[in-house]
Amino acid sequence: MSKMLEVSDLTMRFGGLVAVNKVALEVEEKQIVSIIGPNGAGKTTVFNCLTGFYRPTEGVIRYAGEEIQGLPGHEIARKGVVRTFQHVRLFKEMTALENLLVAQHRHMHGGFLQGIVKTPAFRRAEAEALDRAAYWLDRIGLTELANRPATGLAYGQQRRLEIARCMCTQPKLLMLDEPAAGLNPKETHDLDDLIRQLRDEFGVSVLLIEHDMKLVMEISDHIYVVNQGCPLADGKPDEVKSNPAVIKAYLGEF
Ligand SMILES: Nc1ncnc2c1ncn2[C@@H]1O[C@H](COP(=O)(O)OP(=O)(O)OP(=O)(O)O)[C@@H](O)[C@H]1O
Repeated sequence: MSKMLEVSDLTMRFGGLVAVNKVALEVEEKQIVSIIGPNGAGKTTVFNCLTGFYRPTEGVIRYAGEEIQGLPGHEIARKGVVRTFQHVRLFKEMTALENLLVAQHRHMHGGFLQGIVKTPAFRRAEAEALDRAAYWLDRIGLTELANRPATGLAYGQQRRLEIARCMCTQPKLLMLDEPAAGLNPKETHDLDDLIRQLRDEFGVSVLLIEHDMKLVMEISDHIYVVNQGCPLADGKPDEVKSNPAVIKAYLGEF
């Protein structure tokens, strides 16, 4: 397996606060890797640095062999690194289908003129975008609700739609920020299945922030633990589970 993402010495300061302090992590192709840690540990800040929302204070982020730290978010997304957010961020008034189409428009290369003239290449790209949206609506069980505004979907459906929106852009690295938050046990089980399918069928690597330890321990190939911005431990689920420093930080949550 080759390295898709290599992060070293990642540091993010906000004034006097060191939110992320020399974090290192690696994701290989088709791996599911999790970042865990108590509230405020710096997990989302790591995601924000990796996806170009923040320019890290220090450190190197290498994706597919190329340094990407400090690049704007849209360029990083175009390279195949896409994410969901801790709180659902869909276009609420748009339908489920429209949310999937809009996501793809941002990735389509056709220019303004091509759009106005509707060249054959533009029409083809539009037809493909529609096919892809229909495919992903079906995959997440929302075909019947394609024309319902996102705001009218149940919470679990909105969560799935966010993942589908990412998949429509054909990512290589899918980053999910607390995807199981607010889901019931059945929905969490389905999410576990879906994430594995994305890896197995579409070859995506997955980087996950998650507080649901059952899901994390079941699904992860590798786990990184951060505490107060600093790396605390990393390893396979069994290694992390039995690490005394991790048990202490989590007060025996496993
Ligand atoms: N833009 C910002 N400006 C100032 N401080 C910030 C900013 N973003 C995050 N922080 C601080 O950085 C620290 C880490 O926050 P972060 O959201 O990354 O933690 P987290 O591990 O994702 O927490 P949770 O599990 O609760 O989501 C916190 O102390 C937070 O208040």
